[in-house]
Amino acid sequence: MVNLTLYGLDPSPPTRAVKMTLAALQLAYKYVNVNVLKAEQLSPAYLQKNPQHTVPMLEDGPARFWDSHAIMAYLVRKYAKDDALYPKNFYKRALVDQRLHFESGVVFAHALISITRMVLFLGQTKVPKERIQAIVEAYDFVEAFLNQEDHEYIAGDQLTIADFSLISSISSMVAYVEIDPVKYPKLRAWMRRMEQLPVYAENAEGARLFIASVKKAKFTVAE
Ligand SMILES: N[C@@H](CCC(=O)N[C@@H](CS)C(=O)NCC(=O)O)C(=O)O
Repeated sequence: MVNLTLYGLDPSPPTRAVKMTLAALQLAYKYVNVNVLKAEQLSPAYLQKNPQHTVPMLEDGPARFWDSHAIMAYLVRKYAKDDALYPKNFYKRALVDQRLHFESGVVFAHALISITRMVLFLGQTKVPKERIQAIVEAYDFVEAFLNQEDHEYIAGDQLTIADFSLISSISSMVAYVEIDPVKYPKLRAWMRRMEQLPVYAENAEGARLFIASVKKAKFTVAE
């Protein structure tokens, strides 16, 4: 019997990436809200489970681990009927892995969470221009990836967990920098394609909440 518990928060992009994966695999799970904006991830009980105090975190029976990328790959390997979302083919998987590491290190860590920490967590009213440039650079990279071989999805011609990962952060980053359809036609088309998927419902509301919080915060970009 499947016994999954996901710890997360809907505005959190990596939580949404995992929720899209769970929906795609049609897996039932218990959802435990951990409000990182109220520092609930720093409670002794949560720290004991996850000393890195991040969401999302997954429990599968006695197994427990965190990081959205590790969670998505695990869920597909363990529960999917086929390998479509995380291909076994060495080259296809290498492309998916590259995109996942790119999301983790470049898009989320360098661009999205850096500015979000300033704006939402620390309440800073001035944000250095470099933080905006990091977002623009992330958009540039994704446009280039999609353009390289005219792929429909982020790691080739089939939908994978790399799409769930990147759409969760990019649909949140639009809170800071809107996507110019003339400069980023492939990126825009890919986002529209993702929005058409039934599993996108797992991303839509959380992204809306995230964008609303950023819009409410008053900050300016320092030149
Ligand atoms: N690379 C991680 C990032 C996880 C992460 O930083 N999550 C944020 C919320 S979006 C968090 O838990 N922040 C609270 C903290 O670090 O204390 C993943 O993909 O799961």
